[in-house]
Amino acid sequence: MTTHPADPPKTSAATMTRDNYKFPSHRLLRQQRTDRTPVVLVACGSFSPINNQHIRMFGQAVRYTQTHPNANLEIVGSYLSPVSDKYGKSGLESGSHRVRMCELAADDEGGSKLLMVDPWEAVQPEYTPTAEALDHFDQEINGKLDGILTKDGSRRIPVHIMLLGGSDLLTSMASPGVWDQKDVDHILKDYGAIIVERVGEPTPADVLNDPEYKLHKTPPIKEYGESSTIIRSHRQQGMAIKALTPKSVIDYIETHHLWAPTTV
Ligand SMILES: Nc1ncnc2c1ncn2[C@@H]1O[C@H](COP(=O)(O)OP(=O)(O)OP(=O)(O)O)[C@@H](O)[C@H]1O
Ligand SMILES: NC(=O)c1ccc[n+]([C@@H]2O[C@H](COP(=O)(O)O)[C@@H](O)[C@H]2O)c1
Repeated sequence: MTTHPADPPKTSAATMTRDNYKFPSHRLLRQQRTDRTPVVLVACGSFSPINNQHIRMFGQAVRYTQTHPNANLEIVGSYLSPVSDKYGKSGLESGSHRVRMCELAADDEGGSKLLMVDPWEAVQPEYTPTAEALDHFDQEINGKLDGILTKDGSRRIPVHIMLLGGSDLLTSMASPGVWDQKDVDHILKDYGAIIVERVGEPTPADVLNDPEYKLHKTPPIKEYGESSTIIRSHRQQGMAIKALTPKSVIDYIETHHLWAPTTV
């Protein structure tokens, strides 16, 4: 039976504001395909712009769940959650551009996949710490949508919200002063994370070793020299950005002159 809900969104998430915000759920499975623990993956980040490695993180997480049956996880939905402009990181384009590029990349993946873009963080007037962003997903999926129907259709159960990120995220969690320890505990004990080893960024072994942390670690994605920093730098030098991000995103960047060299 079809486990997806019916209607694709009529408007782009990039046009949403706080006033007309609607949680995107068009690719969220409404019924489990297995008896494993249902999981929604949330990748929080700048995505300025989204690049191929960001998209591959989701594939790596799927492979992890398939090759580690003992983890007992079924991914029933995946989200990109671009951070608010107020995050203030250097090279951060406006939220509406970043959300739209994430959407183009998610659609490029093909409609049958589970990837969506939630503009909620991006439309907030202030920066939202990641723990609160995950609480938002929990409220939308387990509160408002009432979780997911089990495979046999007999009952609804809660979906586990899990953070998806690269190992630099753990390095930053282990660095004093960057994260509130309460938030790290809330994220890693109450939700959990799938962490993709990032080349050159070994997972800190001894700092985040609390046995209550629900951490799943995957091997690194093969490096092809793709990163958001490289895309921005190529643009600023007037170089082509072919193949670093989907073609639809490249076209968008060029049409909107994003990160183009400034002429004085
Ligand atoms: N090559 C990669 N391998 C694993 N994880 C990655 C890779 N590239 C990015 N990520 C992860 O993607 C998420 C979003 O990253 P974000 O856009 O915030 O920063 P970034 O990709 O490092 O970009 P920038 O170059 O702008 O610093 C983070 O969790 C980051 O760890
Ligand atoms: N205290 C926090 O909640 C906290 C701290 C640092 C980064 N983050 C998040 O990590 C993601 C990646 O950030 P960076 O690109 O700065 O590594 C962003 O979504 C950001 O919001 C959260």
